[in-house]
Amino acid sequence: MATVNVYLDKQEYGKDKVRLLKVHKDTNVHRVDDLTIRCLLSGSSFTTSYTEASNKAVVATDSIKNTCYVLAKSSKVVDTLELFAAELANHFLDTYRWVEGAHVTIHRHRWARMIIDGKEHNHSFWRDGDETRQTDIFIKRGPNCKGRRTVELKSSIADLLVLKTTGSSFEDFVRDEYTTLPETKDRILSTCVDATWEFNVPAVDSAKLLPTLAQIPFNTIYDSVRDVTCDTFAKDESASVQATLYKMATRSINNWKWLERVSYALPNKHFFAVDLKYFRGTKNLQEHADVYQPVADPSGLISATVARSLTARL
Ligand SMILES: O=c1[nH]c(=O)c2[nH]c(=O)[nH]c2[nH]1
Repeated sequence: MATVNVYLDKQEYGKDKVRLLKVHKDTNVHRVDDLTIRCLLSGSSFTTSYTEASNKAVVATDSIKNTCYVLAKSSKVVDTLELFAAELANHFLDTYRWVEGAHVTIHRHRWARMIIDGKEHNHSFWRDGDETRQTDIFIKRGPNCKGRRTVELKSSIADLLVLKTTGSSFEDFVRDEYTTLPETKDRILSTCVDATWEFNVPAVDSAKLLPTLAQIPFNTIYDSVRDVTCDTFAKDESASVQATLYKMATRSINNWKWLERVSYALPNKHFFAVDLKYFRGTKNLQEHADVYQPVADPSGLISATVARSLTARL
């Protein structure tokens, strides 16, 4: 049989699911950052590790894991996910001159402070839900100027589960021989929010990268996107998930000049009013509904990205 010609099209490698808890003990009111980190390295020097079984250029994934802990110890910015991710990624580019790209993803898991005897406790926490904050940074060495860095940076909220009991309708959609869904002026709206916002970061020299990023108020932007998401969800007289999504994304782009694009993926988690007419003619549909069946699957899925248009660029 003739041998087919192939080439190594893409590659990146590193450590995934590095678990790390940083406790900030600068005062006796401790703070915690509970992180799961992925660090992936890429570059043409790694080609031979795949094609010729040569490990000469390979930084062991075990060393990559260790680097996460060493930098977490010295870093002053672990509590700003984006800056810690940038510090890690830039470290690999600065340390190993043959690394061309460093891709770091960090998830932060929730720990809310316990309220004990009516007061926030100094060092005890509880897990108040599945929601995570995430960031994803890909830093590349400039092609002609090796000290130059280009940055793709985005941050996210994942798994923020929300529900409202009124203020949502769905009418005037296509009706044909496949349609059974009645129009409704008042329904339950529930979704598990995945929101992602992409930053506009200029290419800079390696030494200027962290100071440049430090000018962006990442934590405030995160709080703001989360607030806008919840505020819009609660207050919008929603005509559809699509229309509410668009309002959420547009508000955040308007609020923050650093944001280039805002995306949402919103499952429409259905709650159907149970038809109780079989039980002594009990009315529970449309305006009478107050007993619902949550439906785990299937759900709708509405996703869209809203981008800053070039004419509106600052
Ligand atoms: O907000 C909605 N958008 C849809 O596209 C859709 N389709 C559907 O069955 N219910 C809904 N709800």
